[in-house]
Amino acid sequence: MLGVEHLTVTYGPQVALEDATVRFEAGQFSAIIGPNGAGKSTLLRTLVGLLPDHAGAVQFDPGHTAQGCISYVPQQQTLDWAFPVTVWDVAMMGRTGRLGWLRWPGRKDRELVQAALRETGVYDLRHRHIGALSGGQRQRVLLARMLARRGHLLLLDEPLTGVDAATQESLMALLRAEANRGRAVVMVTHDLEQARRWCDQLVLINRRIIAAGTPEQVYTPQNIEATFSSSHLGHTHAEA
Ligand SMILES: Nc1ncnc2c1ncn2[C@@H]1O[C@H](COP(=O)(O)OP(=O)(O)OP(=O)(O)O)[C@@H](O)[C@H]1O
Repeated sequence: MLGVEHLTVTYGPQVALEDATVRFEAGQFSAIIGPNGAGKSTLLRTLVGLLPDHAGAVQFDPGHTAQGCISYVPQQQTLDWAFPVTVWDVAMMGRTGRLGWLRWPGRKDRELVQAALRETGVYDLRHRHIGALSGGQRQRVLLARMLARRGHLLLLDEPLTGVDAATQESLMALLRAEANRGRAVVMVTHDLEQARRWCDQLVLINRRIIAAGTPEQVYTPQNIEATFSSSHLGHTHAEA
C-alpha cells in the first residue's frame, strides 16, 4: 500500500536514514524497531509527508493518496498538553482536522468519536481537560483520535510509551484488529517482544534497514546485534 525506495534523509550534516527501501501492505501490522537515534521517527514522518527534504521516493499505491487516508499518532511528548481542550475535542480533531475547525462536526462525526472513545476506554473521561490526564490516558486519547479518523494507513510513533502492561496488551489487540480489517498499521516501538508477538512484519533499522520480514525471518541473533550495536550511529557525511 505504501513504501519508500532508496530513501535517504539528512538533517544538515547528519545522515538520519540511508538508502532505505521497505514496503507496508494493507492488512499488515508492521513494527519499526531500532535503538535511539536510529531513524525510526524520521522514516515515519517521511511516510506522513512531514519531511520535504529527502532523496529517494515515497510511494503510495493508486487510490491511496497521502492526504485524507493517513492517521498519524506522533510521540506524546511532541504535543502541547496544556492546550485548553477536552478529551472529546481532541478525538473530534480526528474528524474535523486540526484546531480552528476546518468544518463543523455532524452526527456521523459524533458517532465515530463516541465509538472511538469507547473502544480506547476513555469515554468516561470525555469532558476532562487533556492536561489532567495520566500518560496512559493521553496515549488512549491519541489512539481514539486516530480511530475516529478512519484512515487506511495508521502510523504510530511509540504508542506503548508510558502505558501499563495490561493496557499495552489491549492497545496491541486494537491495532491488530485494525490491520485485520484491511488497514496498513505501522508502529515505531522499542519493544521487540511485543512486536514479535503481534506484528506480521518487523523492520529492524539502524540508520539503514538491517532486515525486514516476518518475525521468524528477521528475529536472528545476527540481525539483533547489527541493529542494536552502536557502531552505525553518529555518522555524518564527512565520516561516511
Ligand atoms: N529536527 C532534527 N534536526 C536535526 N537532527 C535531527 C532532527 N530530528 C532527528 N535528528 C537526528 O536524526 C537521527 C534520527 O532521529 P530519529 O528521531 O529519526 O530517531 P529515532 O530512531 O526515532 O530515535 P528515538 O528512539 O530516540 O525516538 C538522530 O541522530 C537525530 O539526532
